[in-house]
Amino acid sequence: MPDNTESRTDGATAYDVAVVGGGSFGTAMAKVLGENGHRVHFWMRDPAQAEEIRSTRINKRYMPDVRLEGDIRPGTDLADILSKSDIVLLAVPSRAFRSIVRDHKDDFREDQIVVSLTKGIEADGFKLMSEILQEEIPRCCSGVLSGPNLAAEIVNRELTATVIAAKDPDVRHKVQALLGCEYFRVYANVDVYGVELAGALKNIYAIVAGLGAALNMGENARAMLITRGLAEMSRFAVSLGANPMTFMGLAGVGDLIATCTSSKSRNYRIGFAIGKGQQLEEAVKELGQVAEGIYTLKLVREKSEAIGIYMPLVRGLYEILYEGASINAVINSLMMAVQNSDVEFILPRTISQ
Ligand SMILES: NC(=O)C1=CN([C@@H]2O[C@H](COP(=O)(O)OP(=O)(O)OC[C@H]3O[C@@H](n4cnc5c(N)ncnc54)[C@H](OP(=O)(O)O)[C@@H]3O)[C@@H](O)[C@H]2O)C=CC1
Ligand SMILES: O=C(CO)COP(=O)(O)O
Repeated sequence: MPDNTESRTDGATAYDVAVVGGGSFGTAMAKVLGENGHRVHFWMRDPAQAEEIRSTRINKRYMPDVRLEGDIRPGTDLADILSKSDIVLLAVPSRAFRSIVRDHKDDFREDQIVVSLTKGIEADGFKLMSEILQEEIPRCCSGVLSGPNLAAEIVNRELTATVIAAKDPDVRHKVQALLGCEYFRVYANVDVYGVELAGALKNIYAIVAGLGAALNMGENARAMLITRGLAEMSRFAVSLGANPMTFMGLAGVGDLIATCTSSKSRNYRIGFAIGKGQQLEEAVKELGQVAEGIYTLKLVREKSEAIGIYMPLVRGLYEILYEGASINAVINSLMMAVQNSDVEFILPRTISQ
């Protein structure tokens, strides 16, 4: 990475950082970086939005109550932004991820650090964002950032922790130094696949939790759902090569708790709306932001059936969202299923589905 960095007044290094994606999470990360003294090249596709942020310091559509402090430079010329940046954070929905990277693959610099913040899966081939980066820009050093990171809290400087997962220790250390501050802690992991898959999978269970909340289910039910969700997502991820211990960390159980207990999660809100009788399409339209779980659900259901992994919550939610099954019928069938092992890494499940 060429060294065109400077020192901040506190002696730490100030980097040129690209934040790609002008939605909720891109804004939250741009704010942290700006407050940390970095030069932030904030890319969005809408010139009117970029101009508005430049003149008001506010991203009115996604974070209307939040003022962006520091050296934050909104723009729409991605090639120019990438050419100036030491580190690139990609915060766009999974459905747009590959096309953005591919369209600019020649603009990424040799040895640039490129980190995905996206919590989704590509439909074609069940690819994670780190795999897309590997395919499209293998010359860059990649990583993924995931964890209990509700954007609405980070922008208010509420205490938060996240995980940088990368094979390369230099990527882990640089991202820790880049983002870490008095309200944002960055832990490290090397299980890139596990951290990334955990971030995508938990969105499914956040929808289920929102649905349960809409039905006024109690705390016992919520704890059952979160814990069985964890069992189910780790069973699936481990069968694909993730480390089960990753699910004990912030990117696993941490993110699952945050999104399954908070109406600040868009996935939870979609579940809540469905539980109150709204149609999926209507709920998505009203939300006006991305809820990755509704797409991830389809892919995980298909994949789990193809590889024979038992995922009753995924199956049940799919039936409700996409096959018109009644919520009560699905809950009843889940409750009447075979009573099985609690922690299957200790006591293997009885194979009876
Ligand atoms: N919000 C959060 O709390 C967190 C989100 N994430 C993850 O970050 C990713 C982004 O989410 P988030 O910022 O919240 O989403 P939002 O819905 O808030 O914003 C989406 C952003 O992506 C842009 N976008 C959508 N499609 C395209 C496209 N085809 N080309 C270019 N830009 C596009 C939108 O632009 P436009 O406005 O012009 O449509 C908007 O700037 C998701 O995978 C999410 O799971 C991860 C952790 C926390
Ligand atoms: O991933 C998130 C928090 O960690 C954000 O969740 P939602 O996309 O459901 O808002």
